[in-house]
Amino acid sequence: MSVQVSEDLSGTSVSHPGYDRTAASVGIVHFGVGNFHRSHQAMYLDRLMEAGSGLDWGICGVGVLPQDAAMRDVMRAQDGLYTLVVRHPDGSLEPRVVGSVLEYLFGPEDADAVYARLLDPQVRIVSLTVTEGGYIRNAGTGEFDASDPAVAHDVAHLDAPRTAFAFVVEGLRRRREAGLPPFTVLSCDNLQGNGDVCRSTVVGLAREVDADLADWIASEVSFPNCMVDRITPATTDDDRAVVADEFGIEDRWPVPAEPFTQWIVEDDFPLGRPELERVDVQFVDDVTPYELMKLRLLNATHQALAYTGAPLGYRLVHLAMEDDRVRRYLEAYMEQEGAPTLGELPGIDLPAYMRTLVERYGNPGIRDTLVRLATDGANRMATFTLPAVRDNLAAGRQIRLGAFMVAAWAEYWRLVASGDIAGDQVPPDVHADTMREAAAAEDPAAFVEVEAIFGSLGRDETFRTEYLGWRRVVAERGMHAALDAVLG
Ligand SMILES: NC(=O)c1ccc[n+]([C@@H]2O[C@H](COP(=O)([O-])OP(=O)(O)OC[C@H]3O[C@@H](n4cnc5c(N)ncnc54)[C@H](O)[C@@H]3O)[C@@H](O)[C@H]2O)c1
Ligand SMILES: O=P(O)(O)OC[C@@H](O)[C@@H](O)[C@H](O)[C@H](O)CO
Repeated sequence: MSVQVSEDLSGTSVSHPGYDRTAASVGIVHFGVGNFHRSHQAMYLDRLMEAGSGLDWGICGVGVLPQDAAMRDVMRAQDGLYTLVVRHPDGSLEPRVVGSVLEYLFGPEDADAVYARLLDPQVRIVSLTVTEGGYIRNAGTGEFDASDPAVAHDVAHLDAPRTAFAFVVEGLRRRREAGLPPFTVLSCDNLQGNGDVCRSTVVGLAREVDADLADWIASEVSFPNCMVDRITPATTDDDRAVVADEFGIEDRWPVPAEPFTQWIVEDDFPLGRPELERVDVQFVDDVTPYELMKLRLLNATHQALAYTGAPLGYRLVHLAMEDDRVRRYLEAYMEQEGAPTLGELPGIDLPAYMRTLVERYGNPGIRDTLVRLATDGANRMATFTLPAVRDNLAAGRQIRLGAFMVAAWAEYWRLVASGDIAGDQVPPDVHADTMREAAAAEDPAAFVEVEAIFGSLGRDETFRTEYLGWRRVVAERGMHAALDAVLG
């Protein structure tokens, strides 16, 4: 027998909210309720509520993309409830029905309701997970891109915008007009200095609306940086079936995740914040070194996994990790080119951190896919890998392994262009047409000459020589032999 995730779960074996959800109220508006938000921030709030605190920090989720209609339907049908299934390396599963998402609003159909929430004095934090590519930036320079068509649209239609940032700008404007203090804006995306990037996008967009508003936001609104970490794959039909068959729960959109979870946040919340330190969130003055460590080791090697693994025919992360050459390449990249770009890391045992990453990727229960890691890869390479190559070049250090990663990425897109990587193995990428064309060009240099991604790096002679050399080795000898060669 199975029950809907929104029904009385007291007769089931599944852990579920023991707190009174009807007594909880919204304190956070979150843009981009995807799997990661549901395995991470919402999970921490749920834990806190279970621990007897934070009932006034419930979440109102907001979707702004047309495709978020799917999440709207599920969240409404399930009263915001969903099952988080932690998948352990030994194959055991740990389910928990999460109760911290109290409401879900869909921007494209009800912008007024979103603004009403943003004007609610009890809303003290607005958080976001809208992906690295969602920040309206030029990937090459990292600057706010006022020429993006979404900007012109939203400036002209603030009453019905398409981007989360226009909601934030206009929400702040309305609060200021109403004499209310501004909420704190908390980016939880994988970006170096995610709070700073978020501030630059919000202020940049506000400047297109009203310079005085932009100045007010720049001086009055807090944008803490944070480091977020939990590998959270996309949901499959198998996940739905497991939740129904093994736990008796009918859930249209459960979330799988690894056991590991980490959140380090700069403690700058003028209107207060939930007591998340009670549930192992770390609050620090400056998150930069920890964030850089995670992006340049974890996220960069996730890119490496996708581009070395897929050409070898792997689809799942843990299976690619069983390939000795792939694993050794990841380890070499972290030790020789990722770690040297990091500053002081008080309290961190870096070799142990890197070993843990290898163990986490090897978890056979998680079934993370290479295609998820390669999704939107142009924005990810520009965020996780290319900045480390630039730093290493500037410091006169080796760039062999980073240049190899770019060559593997080009090979990956060449295989997409030739149809050898096809169907559901082709990742969505806003730059897909450009990358496909550049990778298939007769001149291999065309790939690194995509200005919007590589900027001046594509013109650097040292980088070009390394990249072109590895591209030739991959083309002539194949990925396995190329990995042998780069590993020396
Ligand atoms: N999945 C992970 O392992 C993981 C771990 C750490 C951080 N993150 C961060 O979370 C982000 C989302 O990952 P996910 O796993 O939840 O993906 P997902 O595909 O499950 O959800 C993505 C969410 O972002 C929204 N979104 C995407 N582009 C947007 C845009 N331009 N404007 C507004 N909303 C937009 C989608 O509508 C959806 O709600 C990542 O890009 C990353 O920055 C993910
Ligand atoms: O989700 P992205 O775009 O930041 O990058 C893909 C993965 O590297 C990422 O999702 C990791 O799984 C995550 O950052 C682990 O915490």
